[in-house]
Amino acid sequence: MLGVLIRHCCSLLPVKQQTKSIFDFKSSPFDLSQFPIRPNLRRARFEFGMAPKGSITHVIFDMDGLLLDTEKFYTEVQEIILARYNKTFDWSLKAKMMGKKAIEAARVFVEETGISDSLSAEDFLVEREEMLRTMFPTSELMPGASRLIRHLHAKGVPICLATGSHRRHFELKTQRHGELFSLMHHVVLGDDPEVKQGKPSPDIFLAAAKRFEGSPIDPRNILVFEDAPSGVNAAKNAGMYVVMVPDPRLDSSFHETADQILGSLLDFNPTDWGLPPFEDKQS
Ligand SMILES: O=P(O)(O)OC[C@@H](O)CO
Ligand SMILES: [Mg+2]
Repeated sequence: MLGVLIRHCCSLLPVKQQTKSIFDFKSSPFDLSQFPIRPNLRRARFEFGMAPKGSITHVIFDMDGLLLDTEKFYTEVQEIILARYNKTFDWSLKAKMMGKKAIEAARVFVEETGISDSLSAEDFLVEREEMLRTMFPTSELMPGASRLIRHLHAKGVPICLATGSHRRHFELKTQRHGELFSLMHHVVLGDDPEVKQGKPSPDIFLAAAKRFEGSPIDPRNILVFEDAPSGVNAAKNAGMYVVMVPDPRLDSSFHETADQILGSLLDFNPTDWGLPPFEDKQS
């Protein structure tokens, strides 16, 4: 009820204050994902010069589905398991699972598909582990991932990784990309003791921000790159800006909360956010 009342009061505020009030809530106990930023408000941030021109000083990258093409492995394994129950896996369920910590995503999977009486979340994780362990070492980079990481690192922009993946999966997925991921100032993983709750809780992004040199960093100086609705909401709940690079099969209704939507990291223009421009002329 209180959330509805606040949302109603917000809608009465002029756009400028609305944006401010949403960021003022960043330290509130409210889950900001209840306050989807309306398109006109997001546009307002760009139209009234409220976009963070020159104010982005640090970047946090999500990993699965954003830097690495790994979400397809989860989908494939989940389809195989569901087929045994004559059920199909679809993107509306995928949208609820992606980006979350393993056990949280597993609970969504068994409950939403109605198989929790035959397969517990824990047993689902055990069953999918064997299949994922053979797939993860073949993980490829998403288009534009290497170029953007190397560019920001070369320009001295502090960058780090914040992924729901646990350490054992992180190591399997990145084993062919060790040199690139070594450019990250630090890595926060899903099984980090400081990450009490997975995305959309802000925990992982707040922990990642804290580990940059010179912290605390104002979250409004931090740009997050994400592919998942849970990750986008986690970034907004942390008071940060977020660029979403969604899978084209994800329903566009999940695009509303992000500050910018891109088809690929190749489409990212650093100067949109006050970051150093690319030197190459990427086709
Ligand atoms: O946070 P990311 O890197 O997307 O990892 C999530 C992973 O658990 C798969 O959805
Ligand atoms: Mg992701």
